Amino acid sequence: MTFLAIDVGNSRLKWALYDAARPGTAMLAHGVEFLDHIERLSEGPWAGLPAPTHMLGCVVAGDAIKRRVVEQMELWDVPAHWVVPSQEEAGVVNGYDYPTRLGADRWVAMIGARHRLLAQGPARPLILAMVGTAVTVEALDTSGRFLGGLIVPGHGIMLRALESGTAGLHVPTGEVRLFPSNTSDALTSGGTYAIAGAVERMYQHLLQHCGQEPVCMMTGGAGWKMAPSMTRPFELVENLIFDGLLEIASRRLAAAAA
Ligand SMILES: Nc1ncnc2c1ncn2[C@@H]1O[C@H](COP(=O)(O)OP(=O)(O)OP(=O)(O)O)[C@@H](O)[C@H]1O
Ligand SMILES: CC(C)(CO)[C@@H](O)C(=O)NCCC(=O)O
Ligand SMILES: [K+]
Repeated sequence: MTFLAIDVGNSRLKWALYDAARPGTAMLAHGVEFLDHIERLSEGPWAGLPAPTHMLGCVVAGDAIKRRVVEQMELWDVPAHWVVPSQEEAGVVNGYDYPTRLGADRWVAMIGARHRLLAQGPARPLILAMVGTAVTVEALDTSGRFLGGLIVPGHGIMLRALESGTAGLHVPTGEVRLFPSNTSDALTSGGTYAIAGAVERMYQHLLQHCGQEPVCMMTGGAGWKMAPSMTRPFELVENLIFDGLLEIASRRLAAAAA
C-alpha cells in the first residue's frame, strides 16, 4: 500500500507519500506548493508518483481550497479523507469548548507530538509550539488531555501589521539581538521575542498546573528560525502534522480491519 498525507496550511500545501500508513515508515516523495499553485499538482509533482492507495489530509483553509485539492487527486482512484477534530482521537482528549472548532492542523500536530513523547519514555506534560503563518502554542497534561492553547500572529503577519499600521515604519529583515540598536533589528527581534515570550508563558502555566517540567517540542516551517531564541531547549521536529496523520490513519485502518 501507499499512503498520501496532505497538510493544507494557511499559505502553503505540503504533501508526502509514504510506503504505508504506519508511523515511522519510509517517505517516498514529498513537496510543497503555495495555495495559488494547487492546480499544478496533478500535471506536475504528482504526475509520476506511484498511485496512493490511502489518503488522509488536514486542512485549515475553507471548502473551496479543499475542492481544488480533491480535483487534483482525480489523477488516482483514492478517496479523500480529512481529519475533523473530535472529543478524542489516538489517545489525545480535546479540551476545547467546542472540539470541532479547533484547527485541524493543531489537533493533528498534537497527536503526532503526544505519540513522539510516548515513544521517548514515560508520559509528561507537553508544550507544542507550531511556527508558521500563525503560531500556536498547545498545552497537554500528562494524561494526553489538551488543556488549551494560544494563537499568536506569525512573524510575517506581525511585521506586515506594523508596516501598515504605523506612519513611518518599513520592515527590511534584521537580526535577532538582545539590545537591538537599529529599526530592522528592533522589528525582527521584537517579533521573535514576542513569540518566544508567549511560549514561555504557556510553559509556566503548564508547569504550575501539572507540577512537573513539561517536554517542549516545536514544529512548522519557521521553527528552525525560532529555536535559537527560546528560553529553554525545544526539540525541533520536521513535520508533526505528517506524523499525526500517519498515527491517525494507521489506527483508523486497524480499526476498520478488526
Ligand atoms: N525570523 C522568523 N522567525 C519566526 N518566524 C518567521 C521568521 N521569518 C518568517 N517567519 C514565519 O514563517 C512563516 C513561514 O513558515 P511556514 O513555512 O511554516 O509557513 P507556511 O507553510 O506558509 O504556513 P502554513 O502551514 O500556515 O501554510 C511566515 O509566514 C512567517 O510568519
Ligand atoms: C489558528 C490557525 C490559523 C493556525 O494555523 C488554525 O489552526 C485555525 O484556523 N484554527 C481554527 C481556530 C482555532 O483553532 O481555535
Ligand atoms: K500551519
